[in-house]
Amino acid sequence: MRRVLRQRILKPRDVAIFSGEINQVIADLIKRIYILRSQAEDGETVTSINDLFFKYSMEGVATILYESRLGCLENSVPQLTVDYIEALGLMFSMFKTSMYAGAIPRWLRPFVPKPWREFCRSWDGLFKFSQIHVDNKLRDIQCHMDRGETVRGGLLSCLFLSQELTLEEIYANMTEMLLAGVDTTSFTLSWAVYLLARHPEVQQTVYREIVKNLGERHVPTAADVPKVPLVRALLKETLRLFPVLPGNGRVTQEDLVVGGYLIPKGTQLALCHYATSYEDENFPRAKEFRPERWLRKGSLDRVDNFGSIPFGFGVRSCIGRRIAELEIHLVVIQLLQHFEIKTSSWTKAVPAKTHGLLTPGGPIHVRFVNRK
Ligand code: HEM
Repeated sequence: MRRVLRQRILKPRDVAIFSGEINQVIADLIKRIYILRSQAEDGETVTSINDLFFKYSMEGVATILYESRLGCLENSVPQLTVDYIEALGLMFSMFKTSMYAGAIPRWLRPFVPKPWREFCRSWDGLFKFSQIHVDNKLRDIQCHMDRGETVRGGLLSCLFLSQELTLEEIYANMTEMLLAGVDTTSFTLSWAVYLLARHPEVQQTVYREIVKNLGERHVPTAADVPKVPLVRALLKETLRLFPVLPGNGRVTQEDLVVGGYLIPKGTQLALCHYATSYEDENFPRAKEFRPERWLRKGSLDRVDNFGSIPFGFGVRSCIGRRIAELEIHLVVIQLLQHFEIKTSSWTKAVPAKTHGLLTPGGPIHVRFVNRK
């Protein structure tokens, strides 16, 4: 799959073509915020932005993957999508138990049935959802081809037309991509908004840059993102403080000497970049939220810092990175154009919690106040 999609999503300019689709999802998100706000006592607070951004991320990534809308941000969410969300919830709530499910020998399963049963139930739900959407889209593509029309499409069309993957492989990869692309993006967006609400001075600086370089109401596309470096810096800083995957691992492919220690070929290495992200040696005043630390001082300046590698690195690094970045950059710009994001009397300090992924440890409530 990586080989087929490499040309399509690994660089920022590859995913730029999805700006229009993502902006449609953002328009629905903003409508949803107005509705949710109007239902609040103070007319401004949206409770649990975690849920709202989950729906945004799911709608956004599905639009790109399946080339179709799921209706996550509608007043009434379609049953198929509700079932998928339930299966996903089950998968994550069972994360620790089900992680061991595969390790339980077959003969032991009747005696300890729950982990394997739940593992299968959640994954069956996830696959079923993917399969229905993939089948719908493929039928659609086939119809176009039968009529002799050229098919130009997104990722699913590309995988299908490449003929390099079997149908089973397409189902499996689409399921994995959707799974990998929802919580990761939604947690990061929730943290970014939480940090902005708690640091109004940072928010004001980012907003001023947006207004100066893009305007108060210009709907941004990927081409606009380089004009607002603070928005990119905000995402990097959010992921430094709250990397969704707090650790990573690799098996060494050859003998290595690191810091005077010999690490033999075949050793399993664990890297906790959550820890290295908080080291003052790597990031001065590391506990502070300072997006400007990521700004380049000149065209030759590089601010890469291997203390924080939230998307991993190398040939197995995150394949959805550019999609996630586009989804987050565009939505942050538009949220700040529409609203000043503030804490409310319900906003509590939210700790991070590890549950397989690093997640917000509680609901995040913020006020979306109209820009004057
Ligand atoms: C803020 C959002 C995201 C973060 C922080 C994130 C982070 C990561 C990390 C750390 C890895 C492991 C990389 C490594 O071992 O070097 C990974 C892998 C992966 N991610 Fe993401 N991810 C995000 C969004 C997405 C999205 C939106 C998608 C899909 C559209 C996606 C799909 C994948 C896939 C398929 C892999 C496995 C790649 C492989 O093994 O070849 N991710 N991600």
